[in-house]
Amino acid sequence: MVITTTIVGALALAVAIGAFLSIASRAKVDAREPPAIYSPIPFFGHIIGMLREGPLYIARISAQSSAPIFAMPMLGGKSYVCKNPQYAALIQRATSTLDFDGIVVNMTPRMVGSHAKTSRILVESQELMKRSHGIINPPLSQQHMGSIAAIQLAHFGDFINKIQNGHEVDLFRFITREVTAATMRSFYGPRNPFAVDPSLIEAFWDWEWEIVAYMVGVMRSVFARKAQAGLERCVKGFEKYAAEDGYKDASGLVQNRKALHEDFGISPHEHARLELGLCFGFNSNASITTFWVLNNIFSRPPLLAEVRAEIERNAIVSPGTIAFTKLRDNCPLLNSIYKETMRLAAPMTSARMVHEDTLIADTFLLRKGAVVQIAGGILHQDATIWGPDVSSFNARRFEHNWTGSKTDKDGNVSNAKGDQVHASAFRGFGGGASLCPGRFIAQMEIISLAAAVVCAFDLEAPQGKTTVEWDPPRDDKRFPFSVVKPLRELNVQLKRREGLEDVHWTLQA
Ligand code: HEM
Repeated sequence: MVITTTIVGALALAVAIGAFLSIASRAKVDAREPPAIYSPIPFFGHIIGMLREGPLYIARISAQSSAPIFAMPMLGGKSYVCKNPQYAALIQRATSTLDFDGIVVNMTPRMVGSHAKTSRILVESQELMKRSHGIINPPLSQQHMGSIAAIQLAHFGDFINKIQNGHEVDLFRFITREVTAATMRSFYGPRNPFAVDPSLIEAFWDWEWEIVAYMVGVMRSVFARKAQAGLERCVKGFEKYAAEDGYKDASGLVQNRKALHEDFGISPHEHARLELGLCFGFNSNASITTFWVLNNIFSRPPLLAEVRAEIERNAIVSPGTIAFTKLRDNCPLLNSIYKETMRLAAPMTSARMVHEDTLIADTFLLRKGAVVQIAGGILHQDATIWGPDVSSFNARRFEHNWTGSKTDKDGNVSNAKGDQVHASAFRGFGGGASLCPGRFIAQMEIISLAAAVVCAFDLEAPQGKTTVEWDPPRDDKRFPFSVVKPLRELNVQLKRREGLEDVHWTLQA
């Protein structure tokens, strides 16, 4: 039951599930409600804006209000948008009346095409969701992720060692597919469906690519044809996996979740569908982020040299062996690049259903029935939070503080306490009840794979080209259900570094 909601993803979906949002209050506006930004076109104006401009629309109209929370009336109801970290923290804390699980159980069935009966079980059983968190979250924690990390890192080591010198690839496809294969191996074991039939990795990404169109659910065979075909192939793969007892070798998390679904009467076929929801959370965001981290490092040769020196100094524990814990604890520049990459590529939005009228900071009244969203796309681009270079990549922005530092007018980052950015401004992993439980695993896989590529290879222009075309344009206008994707291929030649051609690389957990 994994979902990375985004402001526009959630709202676009509202078009199709009108009832879900149109239950929102038709009551009179209370003076304490956040100020509304109206579209000149009633009911559908904001929806049309979002369909045309994607998340950029909300960022653009948000400039019309200086309030920390504003309302967007639409479809006869309204959605509140929070663009201030202090208020975001308060919204996150109001868990008794602002509900995240309700969003998850409404959207997950749409993601994976569940039967109505399954949707009902998910929506009606709060106990299932509670137990589900208890099954999923603990094994992903820093203390307990050791066995997953060991398998994942061994997979990455084999991957790095098998790459032929001079191999030419589209870096996006190459990295995302490897992270998917490694993650599936770690959680679902050696007989996981994507290992038994590797073409399912492409099927998974076909689904992932068109997931919002699939969720909207209107004429899927036309508007989400590839997604539908990809999803159905993966579901069959999971059914076969279950029939052949593949679960025997799966992680405890995966086995316990299957048992939980059985307890609640979810059929094997429907469970196979729900597996895809989990795979989405496990695979998509981390793999796309790894791609952008590599792009951001290799496109800046001086930075590449610095990162290499940092890893060689602090994380190579014996020839060819890179230790993840040393990368995590002793390589502040690499970690800063990872967070800064997420600030730019993962402007996630956390959504909550308002179950009861809720007064935030004794100031803003959120009305029952509405949706409130903490807008990562606005918060990550606010110069008053991050500094004047907010729209550029600054490799050192997170070097002193894990929550980030506000830069000065020249883009410098200091370790002064006063420059520390509010913890709720960084939305890459959501926050509060929807804080991503996989963030420790994400850090492990992203910085480790990136470090191995950085240490082992130079990324050069493919044959017949003189330069690598770094920084592909981003798919900013699409509803970003996951980390933003590049709009074109990034073709490179992987050349083993001079003098290190014969090194056997090991990634240690
Ligand atoms: C850079 C990588 C990642 C990013 C940007 C990311 C982002 C997020 C966000 C924003 C949420 C909250 C969803 C919401 O508010 O709607 C979330 C939830 C979740 N993530 Fe991640 N995630 C990443 C990696 C991972 C990994 C590697 C795993 C597991 C191995 C994972 C597992 C989950 C799960 C299980 C949830 C659902 C939590 C729930 O339903 O309560 N994530 N993630």
